Amino acid sequence: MESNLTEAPALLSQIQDGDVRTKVIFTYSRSGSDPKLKYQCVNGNESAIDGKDIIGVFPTPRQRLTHKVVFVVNPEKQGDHPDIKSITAIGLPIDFLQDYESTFPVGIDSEGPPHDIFIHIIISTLSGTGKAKDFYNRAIKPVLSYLPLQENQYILHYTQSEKSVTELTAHTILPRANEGTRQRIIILSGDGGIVDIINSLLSAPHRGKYRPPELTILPLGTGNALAHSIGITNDNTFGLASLIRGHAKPLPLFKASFSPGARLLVDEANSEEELATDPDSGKPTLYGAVVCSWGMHAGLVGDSDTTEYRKHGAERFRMAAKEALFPADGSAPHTYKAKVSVLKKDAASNEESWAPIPRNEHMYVLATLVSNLEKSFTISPASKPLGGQLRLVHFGPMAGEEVMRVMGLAYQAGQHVNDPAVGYEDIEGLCVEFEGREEDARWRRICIDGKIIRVEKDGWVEVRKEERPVIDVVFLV
Ligand SMILES: Nc1ncnc2c1ncn2[C@@H]1O[C@H](COP(=O)(O)OP(=O)(O)OP(=O)(O)O)[C@@H](O)[C@H]1O
Repeated sequence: MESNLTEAPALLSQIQDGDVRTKVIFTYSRSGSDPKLKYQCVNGNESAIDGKDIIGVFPTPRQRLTHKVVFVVNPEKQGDHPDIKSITAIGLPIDFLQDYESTFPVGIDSEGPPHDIFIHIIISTLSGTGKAKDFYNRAIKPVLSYLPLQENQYILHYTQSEKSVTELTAHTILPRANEGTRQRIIILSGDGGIVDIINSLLSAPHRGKYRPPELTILPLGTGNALAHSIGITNDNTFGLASLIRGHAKPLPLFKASFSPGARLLVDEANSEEELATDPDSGKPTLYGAVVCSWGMHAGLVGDSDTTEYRKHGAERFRMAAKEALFPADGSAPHTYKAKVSVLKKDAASNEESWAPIPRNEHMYVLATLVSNLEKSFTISPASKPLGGQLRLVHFGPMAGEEVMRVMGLAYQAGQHVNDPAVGYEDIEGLCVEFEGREEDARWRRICIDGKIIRVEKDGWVEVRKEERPVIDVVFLV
């Protein structure tokens, strides 16, 4: 349906692009997958702005019916950040305003105070290939300038160590959340920065007034699994549309409990650290929002977490996979040995029970809450954004070529789950018990959202969904 509903008479509708003002007639169609704002000049010339390029529409203070439309130009030519432009428009269609107007939580009058909200911007300087700081200066700062938000109304944090995000969250964000204060965190990082925030928010008990902070993700990491899975990268705005127009919804989490000797590997696996202990169970615990894996996936994430590999961006995962699947000595890939059990819920009775996977040797065991581990790597095609269902993808030992074929199908919209060699099921929990079956610690590595935990010879990991509300994530509904 086409509409040119404006509060202003159509003849008063105008576009101002730079110094040039033109009378136009706007039309906007919501239907179809490709909405566009079209505007036609009196001489009949028509232009359009593609919905996928629009970052947001901002009211202009004290000028009735006047808005700034901020959008990305030349999306096909983008490098590390978008080329951003704005035009001033008078008399935009109401449907268009409803779809694209900023929802960013600050006052709409530049002279008024912002809503009672703390805004933190976290720039994770070493995430991905180290582009977060540049992205902030070239993309985020210019876009925030369209909001009635002074620079002193948000706090900018640059990470200085791998502990920066955890410490900021524990010392500043968690105490305010416990006081019931509304907070918005804008993080420029990959999944690692997010998992640090989540674990830090769960590092101390929550008070009754606890208010989950709202998290906006700008995907500046390598895999960016969560951002891709909730649709933040579905348009041409690099996540800026979600920043300006997103809504906050609870982020589903899982809890991984470990045997007492489990250790977090840090500093390219040259050092190890104890995990936080869950106050109720006394067990070492790590929370995640993306993935818990053991076997090939955990191995390649762990092997490729070095400065040298990181220079290659997401390609590092494929490089490490090739080395694992085709060892230099010509041997077959490792077959992973442990008892793997899944927790299932009976649909009729709602009762839960554990059942072992009938296989002693494994290649790939991966439980996930999300659909994509990279933009085009769809590990769990049935997973919906923030759907909350934990799903298991698993298969047994195979030749390197066969693993490449199956994993290649994941790049074709997740078709691997239809392959007879692959198990794919809804689960409530996962348990991996080593029972002394793996001598070499290398094969006892578990991956939680990119972090690597090494479990002892007779150790184990158990994953269950975490039901407490901890953090909301901002995305385009
Ligand atoms: N200034 C810094 N000094 C040391 N470590 C840092 C610094 N800034 C960030 N880090 C660490 O770098 C890591 C970056 O992880 P992050 O997940 O954000 O990016 P990634 O691993 O490239 O992406 P993904 O997890 O999405 O694949 C985190 O462990 C973080 O603590």
